[in-house]
Amino acid sequence: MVGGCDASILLVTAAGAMSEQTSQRSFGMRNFKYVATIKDALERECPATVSCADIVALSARDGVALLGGPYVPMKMGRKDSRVSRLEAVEDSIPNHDSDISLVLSRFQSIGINVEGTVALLGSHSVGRVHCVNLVHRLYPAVDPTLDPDYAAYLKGRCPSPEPDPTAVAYGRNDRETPMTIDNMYYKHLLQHKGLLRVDQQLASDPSTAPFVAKMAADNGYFYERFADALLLLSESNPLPSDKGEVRKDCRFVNSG
Ligand code: HEM
Ligand SMILES: [Ca+2]
Repeated sequence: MVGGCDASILLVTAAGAMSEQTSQRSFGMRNFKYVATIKDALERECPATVSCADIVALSARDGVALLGGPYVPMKMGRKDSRVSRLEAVEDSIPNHDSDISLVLSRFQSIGINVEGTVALLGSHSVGRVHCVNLVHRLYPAVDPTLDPDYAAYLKGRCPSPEPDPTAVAYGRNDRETPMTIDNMYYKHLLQHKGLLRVDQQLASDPSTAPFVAKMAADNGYFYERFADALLLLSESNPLPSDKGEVRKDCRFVNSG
């Protein structure tokens, strides 16, 4: 989403340039180590050919399929960026408590419409949220749009209003089907069990609520819209060859 599908998120801070990874909005991103495993295997087999951006896109494709979601055929041939900038994250990526209008306009700017944006957020049907991104909905008072029983569960997971950011305290995005990409997310939104403020607003905003209702009622329809939008995201603003490269190590730009 930052700049395009160019693996800028994989670069680490180098030569004093703070990378996207250091943004508060990147908090909780994990398992970058698997990218290195994949890249090492590719470099052994077929050196300097498959970009880190393609690894990210194809990992998303296969991750979604392994989690029971649709198989989204994706093109290859993306190039990797030569920069990663902390400041660019806040210009492109909404925060967990952003207004839905901001979320929609950010996705609109990369060609993803309201329906597609509602579908993409269905990926919050898997994975976890760390307490630092949650506690403002629980303390000092519970957000009135949150189901009280669900709030009690979340307070059990996140008992402190000021969680230690280095401790791995988190709640599951979806307690019922945590390892399946499915329309449970939308059913939960209708029950006021949306985890983040951005999630819950989808069910109340008049421009998104009808899509939430349709996706909650029809998993096949959700998969179709999700597949279309993920494909658009994967093809967002690819770098022309003279602006990008195929990194040898996904954490660093090539030298020379
Ligand atoms: C409005 C835009 C979005 C916002 C504000 C947002 C925010 C967040 C936040 C705050 C977390 C929790 C991070 C943590 O505490 O560890 C999260 C997790 C997650 N998000 Fe999003 N997200 C957005 C859109 C998306 C999209 C478009 C996708 C994929 C297509 C996505 C996929 C995920 C996944 C899979 C997780 C779980 C990660 C894990 O288990 O480590 N999100 N998101
Ligand atoms: Ca699920």
